[in-house]
Amino acid sequence: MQLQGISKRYERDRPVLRDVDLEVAPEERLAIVGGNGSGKSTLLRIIVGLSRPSTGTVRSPKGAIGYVPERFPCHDRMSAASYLRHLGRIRGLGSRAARRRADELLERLALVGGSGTPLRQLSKGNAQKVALAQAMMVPPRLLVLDEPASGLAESVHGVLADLMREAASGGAVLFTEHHDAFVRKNATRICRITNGSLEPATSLPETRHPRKIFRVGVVPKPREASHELDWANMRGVVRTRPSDDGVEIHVLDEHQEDILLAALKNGWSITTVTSET
Ligand SMILES: Nc1ncnc2c1ncn2[C@@H]1O[C@H](COP(=O)(O)OP(=O)(O)OP(=O)(O)O)[C@@H](O)[C@H]1O
Repeated sequence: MQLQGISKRYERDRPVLRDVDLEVAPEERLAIVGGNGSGKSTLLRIIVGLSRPSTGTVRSPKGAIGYVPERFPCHDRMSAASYLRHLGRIRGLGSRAARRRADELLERLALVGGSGTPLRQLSKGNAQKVALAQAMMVPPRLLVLDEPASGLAESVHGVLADLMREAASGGAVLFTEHHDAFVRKNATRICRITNGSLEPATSLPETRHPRKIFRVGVVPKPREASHELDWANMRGVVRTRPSDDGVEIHVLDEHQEDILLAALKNGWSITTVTSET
């Protein structure tokens, strides 16, 4: 897929895109990032042919283009499964192959309510799953996804990532996403739109993951506890508090095991281990 000199201006507004050149190579998973209203969806719509650029040319790959829009219009009474089967037939699958593929995709994506649910009754996340499934009914040469992770529960992000990898193994994937961690994990290249221009992005701001802390309760075994331990100064210990007959130790996840081992080696019993975060 190749873009050359793409600009887009809506009516008399200032241009949303200015002179954008882009080439997406086979097997790439390219993320387009940028602030709200920076022109990401506009660029994607131009690539899939839903919007006409004001200037410039688009060279699309031969073969199917799968497109997952930011909002999937889902007003039909038809069930998710019938819709996908129908679409599979339109895209050239036989009826048995279309049924098999639709069932497989809906099962992997865990459509809540089942594949017989009418499209118009689907929640935003479930509609997003059907949108993904329709784009993957036949292997796309180019899969274009507009914020695919944003409406989906985190538990489905792994399936989404698998589908993107599958599409990239026989074509290329281009996606936008505000979810930085998802981009970092799933993009092989990142470009950013700033003031209408598309530039390579060398990095995304690191998201700070809150560190997981565990509370470990320990009590000395009568006659066995060899000596008092200086729990507060052990690695990873955030704080300690005396408990009824022992100590409650707040420790970072990665040092939890050291604390448990120290307790067991020195004749202390572990009474509780609970997650604090
Ligand atoms: N059909 C349209 N007619 C007029 N202006 C439009 C149209 N579609 C988009 N725009 C404008 O173009 C600009 C870019 O919109 P676009 O949806 O491409 O941004 P985006 O980067 O995808 O934003 P977001 O991250 O918020 O989804 C915005 O100022 C938007 O208001």
